[in-house]
Amino acid sequence: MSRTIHSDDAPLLEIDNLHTHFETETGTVRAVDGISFTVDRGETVCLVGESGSGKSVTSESITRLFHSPPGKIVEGDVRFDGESVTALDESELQSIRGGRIGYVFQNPQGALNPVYTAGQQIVEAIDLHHDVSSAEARDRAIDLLDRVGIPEAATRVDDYPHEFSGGMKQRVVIAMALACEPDLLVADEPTTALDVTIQSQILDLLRELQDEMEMSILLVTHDLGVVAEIADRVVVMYGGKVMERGGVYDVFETPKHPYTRALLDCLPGRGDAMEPISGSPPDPLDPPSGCRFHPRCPHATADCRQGEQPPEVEIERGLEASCLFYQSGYDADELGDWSYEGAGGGARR
Ligand SMILES: Nc1ncnc2c1ncn2[C@@H]1O[C@H](COP(=O)(O)OP(=O)(O)OP(=O)(O)O)[C@@H](O)[C@H]1O
Ligand code: NI
Repeated sequence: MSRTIHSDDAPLLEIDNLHTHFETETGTVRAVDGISFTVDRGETVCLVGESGSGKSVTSESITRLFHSPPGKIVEGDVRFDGESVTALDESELQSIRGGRIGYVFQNPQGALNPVYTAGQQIVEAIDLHHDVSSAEARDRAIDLLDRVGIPEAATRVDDYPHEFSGGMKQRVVIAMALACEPDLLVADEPTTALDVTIQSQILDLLRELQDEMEMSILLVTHDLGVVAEIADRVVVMYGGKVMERGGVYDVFETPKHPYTRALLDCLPGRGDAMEPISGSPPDPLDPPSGCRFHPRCPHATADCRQGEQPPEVEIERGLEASCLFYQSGYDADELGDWSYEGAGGGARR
């Protein structure tokens, strides 16, 4: 199978100052409001943050999966393999979707057509992008079902979606997404609807297939346990902005932003809170000035309430945070000691 590999080391995916807004009757929803991050080849990046922080809209913005109107990328750029995709038209985007970029969503039901067998749907995904005979496509579909861990794949290939359990259905969806050998797999809460055992089986599976296929993964989740299990790097979102990003070890052991710390304190065995962060996320129609987290931040000062979200500062190599306390003229020591070393973050590497 041919695969274009860029000779340079540019990231596979570059999100650059992306703003995705929705025009609604009540006003402009600033779902994603100026975020930047990259995904390298073969790497797994997790987007985390509470509900409504803009994770799904970010992942949908890559190939503009949202309806437009009301959704629109009003500023910024998305580059895939060195090329801007923000300027592409719908038909060009369609050939990328389910081609070089595969998607898996929370609910496998929505991704499968009840009147076609698993095999027919995988074959269709293969046919869309590869010129193979129908016998070859069917063989490949069986092989994929086998690789995603469906027992007796050669018979199951002819089963309809309703004949699979929830966990098996999600495996079929993953097989469909992998059918085109994507360079990037975008998975939005792929295991949230499944029970814990199936969840970890599917995460293991993604990791194995990633190594095998040299694929990059952008995983959206609000589950920090999942992040610890699978991420190389983490992007922490809040109110349409990036609060912090860095390697999973660094973020879990020495979080820099008060929001990241508050999120981590909700994890069992960390901090004393173990309960949701008090207060509510910002209103995307009318976000607060200054740092978007300031109304809930125990360290917020008058300066944090003013102006714009502070620019991201690189605090350690590859670890950036958008918090005023790290800007020159401020003292990050006032935030206290945040080290979780030895706390058993459970991060993979
Ligand atoms: N089609 C739409 N029209 C209007 N607002 C929208 C639309 N889609 C998303 N939004 C808004 O954009 C914001 C970000 O939503 P998004 O779904 O990206 O959050 P999320 O971080 O994925 O949350 P969750 O963890 O609940 O999935 C929310 O305030 C949401 O209500
Ligand atoms: Ni979401």
